[in-house]
Formats: sequence, C-alpha cells, structure tokens
Amino acid sequence: MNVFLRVLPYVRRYPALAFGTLACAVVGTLMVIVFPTVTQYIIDEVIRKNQPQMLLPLVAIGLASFVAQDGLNGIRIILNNSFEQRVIFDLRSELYAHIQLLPLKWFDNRATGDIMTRLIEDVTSVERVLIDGIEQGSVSILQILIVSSVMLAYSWELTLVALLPIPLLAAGALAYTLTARSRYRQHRKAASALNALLHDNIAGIRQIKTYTSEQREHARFDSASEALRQASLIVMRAWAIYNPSMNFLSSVGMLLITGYGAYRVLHSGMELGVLVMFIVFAKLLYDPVGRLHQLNQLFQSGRAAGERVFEILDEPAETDEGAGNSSALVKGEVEYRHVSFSYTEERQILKNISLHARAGEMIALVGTTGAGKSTVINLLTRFYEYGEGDILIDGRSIRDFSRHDLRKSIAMVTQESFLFNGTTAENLRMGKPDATEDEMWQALEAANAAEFIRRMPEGLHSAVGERGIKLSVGEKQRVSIARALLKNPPILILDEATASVDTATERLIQEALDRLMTNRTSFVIAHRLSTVRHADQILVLDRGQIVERGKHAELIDLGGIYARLSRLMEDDASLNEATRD
Ligand SMILES: Nc1ncnc2c1ncn2[C@@H]1O[C@H](COP(=O)(O)OP(=O)(O)OP(=O)(O)O)[C@@H](O)[C@H]1O
Repeated sequence: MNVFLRVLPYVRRYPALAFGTLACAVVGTLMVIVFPTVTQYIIDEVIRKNQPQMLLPLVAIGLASFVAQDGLNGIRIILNNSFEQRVIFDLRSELYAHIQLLPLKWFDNRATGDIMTRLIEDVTSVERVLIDGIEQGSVSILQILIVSSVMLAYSWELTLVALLPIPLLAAGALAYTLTARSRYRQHRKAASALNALLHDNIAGIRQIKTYTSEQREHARFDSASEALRQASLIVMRAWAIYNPSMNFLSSVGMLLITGYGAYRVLHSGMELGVLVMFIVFAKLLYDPVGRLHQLNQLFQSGRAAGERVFEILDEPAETDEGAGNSSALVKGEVEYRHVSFSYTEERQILKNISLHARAGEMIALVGTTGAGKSTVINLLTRFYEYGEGDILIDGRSIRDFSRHDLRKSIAMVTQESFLFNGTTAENLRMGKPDATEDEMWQALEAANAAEFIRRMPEGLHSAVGERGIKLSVGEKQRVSIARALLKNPPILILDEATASVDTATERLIQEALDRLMTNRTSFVIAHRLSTVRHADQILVLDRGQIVERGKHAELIDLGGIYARLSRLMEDDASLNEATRD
C-alpha cells in the first residue's frame, strides 16, 4: 500500500491552493540566487574595481530579493495552512463516515482509544507528510538544482568538489529510511495503546475507586507510558545519529569548497568574489539537503500513521446490496426461520431459531445468562449478520430492507440506557430530529419523566453529562423510553433492567413501558415475572436454542426450565419486596 498515492486524491481536490502554495515556494526559491550574485559583484566590482556608485543599486537589488522572498513565504504559509487544514478535515470526515459504516463486529475487536488516536493524531501526521512533503520536498530539490546549475556555470571543478559528499548523504538517507518503518510503527502502536488504556480507565473511574485499584491502574498506566517512552527514545536515538552525521557531511562539503577555493584564488588567480559567492552557494546547497533529511523523518512517521488510517478505510463497510425499495410503513410482523449464528468461527451461539410474532404481540425472551437472548435481538437490527436461515418483517427478508429503513422501524430500550453528553432535548431529538418542545414534553409525560426534567435548572435544555451521569438509573431509563416514544416505530426491543429500583420508580417505569409497548410488536428480554406473565408468547432459550415456548400458564404446567426460572423470578421479586419493606 503506497500511503502517498492514497492521500494524493485528497490533495487534488484543491488545485488552486496547491498551485498557489507551490508557485510562491518556487518563485521564492528562485530569489535565493540573487544574494550570492550581489555579494560577488560587491566584492569584485564595487570593492576591488573601486566602483562605489554601484553599491547602493546592488544593496537595493538584494533588499528587493529579500522582500520578495519573505513576502512570498508569508503568503505561502497562509495558503499552505488553509490547504492542509482542508485536507485534514476531508480525510477525518471520510474516516469518521467510514467508521460509522463498519459492522459492530469490527468495534468488538478495537479499543476506543486506538480509534481516537487514528482519527485525531494519525490523520494530521499523514496529511502533513503530503502537503509539507510535496511543497518542501519539491522546493528543496528545485533549490539544489538551481544552485548547482548556477555553480556549474561558474566553475565545474568547484561544483564537483561541493557535490562530493552527496553520495554519502544519499546513502545515509537511504539507510535511515529503510530502517525507520518498524521504529515509527512501534511508536504509533505504543501511543495508541496508552490512549486506549487512558480512555478505558477514565470510563471506568468509578470501578477503579470502588475496587481501590488506583495503584494497580497507575502501574498499568506507567507501564504503557514506559513503552511509549522507549519507542519515542528509539525514534529519537536514530535521529540523533542520522541528523548530526548528515550535518557533518554538509559541513565537510563547505570546508572542501572553502579549502579548494582558497587554493584556486592563490594559485590559479580565481577572483575572491567568486570564492565568497561559492561559499554562500554551498550553504544554499546544503540547507535544502538538511531540509530533505527533516522531511524524510516526517515521511517515515507519516507512512506509519498513514498505514493505520488506511487500514480503517480499507475495512469493508456494511452494504445494503440487494436492498429494494422498502416501504416506510411496516406493520411489525416478525418471523425467524431456522436462524443460526456465531460471532466467531469456533463457537455457534444460536442454533435453528424459529419464531413468529404477529404485529402488536409481546414476545418475552427468557433464559439463563449467556443463553443467547441478546444475540437473538442483535440479529433483528442487523447489528450482526446471521449465517443460516432468514428473518422476515411483514413477510420480507430483513436483508431486502436497507439498514436505514430497517432500523427506523425499530426502537431499543436497553438496561443501561445510554444518553449522549448533551441536553435532554438533544437526546430526545435522536428519536425525532424535528420534534417540537410540545412533542418532547408529551413524550416525557408518557414516559413519567416530565417531573424530574422540569425540576432541572434549564429543564429540557439542561446537560445530562457523559452517558447521562447526572441522572439516576431510573431517570435515564425513562428519558430513553421518551426517546423511543418520539421515534414511534412499529417494533420495540426492550432489555428489561435487572438493577432493582424502588417500588415507586419501578411502577413509574413499568407504566411508561406499557405505554411504549402499546400497539407495537415488542421483544422483551424479561427479568421480571410481572412482565412475562402478560406476554403473548414466552420463548425459553437454553444454550442458543429455543427449548420451550408458550404462554405463562402453559409453561408452568409443562414443569420444565421455565417453571423453574419463574420460581426464581418470583423469589427475586418477593426478596426485593421484602428488602424494601
Ligand atoms: N460480541 C460478541 N462476540 C463474541 N461472543 C459474544 C459476543 N456477544 C455475546 N457473545 C457470546 O454469546 C453468548 C450469548 O450471549 P448473549 O449476550 O446473547 O446472552 P444473553 O442470553 O443475552 O445473556 P445475559 O442474560 O447475561 O445478557 C455468550 O456466551 C457470549 O459470551
């Protein structure tokens, strides 16, 4: 994968900015030959041939060249910044868009901190390579060509002497480049690992505090930080050898010119002004060589970062191939036909699941932990793709719907209601982007959430904190019920909370849920007997298979797993009641 060729299309989108930057750089570079030439004239014509009237015009020419050079440099920097920020924006935006299209399976195997590092740090690094690389690289090469051509025009011998260290400089650069890849990869990996750990620990700060594992976590942090320190030092040490060696070779080149030039002035009558001019030229020759080395370092770091950025962009996104025109109106009849599924190749999770929910029915999924209840509903939203069998809504395979239409027809209320770090109104508008304040209040009333939202300092517009941290579990759940009510889909997935809330809150939540479930097909992962009792169908899962199905009374009569589970749920309920009393 050639990282540079991959970034090029982003750069090509802004031809005017690219051209402007390069033009300023090239013209500015051409100006560099003015000063050495002026110096030579001042020494040989003004001083040695005693022509003082030429001094002022020559100084004016030098000044004009500096004004032009630095003026153009200023414009170049402005253009270049705006160019690079646009490219960074585009690349980041495309990367984010692509990340949103990746299947959940991809996220299961990634650390959030790693994704963040790629999106924020790596994108910047890869882009700088290209823009700075193209601009400074071409300017440096141009400067080397211009300066060496002018030098050649004056004296091929002196030019040859000046160029003597060039093969060694090239060999040094090559050696650095060939070994740099693994160093920079290691460095990016260590930075990512540290970010991932930090993200995880900040999200889990409550657990760290309750388990008083601050010291252990600090040690883990330091160990990741140490890995980054080592990786950074390896990069720096290589640079510490490479950069001074290259500078040394450049200085030797300058010395060779000065020595050989002085010899020519003494023995072959070369003008002193030409020698001084050559010394200035040699400086102008080796400066861009130094810049090319710096650029090489940037290139190697950008290449490692680019690999990480394009690795994400190359991940296949979820597609809607074969999706027809789905009608917006879904009645909500759901059917699973012999569905099997596995997250990984090693282990099959669901085996031959068949179920039929008529529109408006409530289906309760019960079973021991790990039986596969969440997996059954994960397939309905196409969070994961089932292998065998098919799932149909209103008689059509869910693969015939676009994911967008499919997910518009389903709302989910999970145990750990996730609210985004914004206001209640912003969270509610996820359900209906154009919801009016009245509609939001109606939904909050129906979800028994209006009262506590009204009490907040800015009501609907009060911030709820990260993951809704400023609200209680019961409050969060009711806001998420209001959000689902605003979405108003025909199908509902409900993962009943296992956490016990006080009786009054439980009643409020239950009322809200009853309103939410009315006239919708609902799949409820049930933990309470009161919920399952009312279900139109109860499906009992055991190790990925439906082992019992029917209504509460039928399953109790059967005397199987459900009868046992319901006794446990009953005990739980009475235990909760007893504790509350
Ligand atoms: N993303 C995943 N990747 C790999 N395996 C998974 C994943 N999610 C769940 N599993 C496995 O699939 C099995 C079924 O999990 P699932 O979450 O569906 O069970 P569940 O019945 O909902 O359990 P619980 O009541 O505890 O939530 C479990 O053994 C679990 O380890």
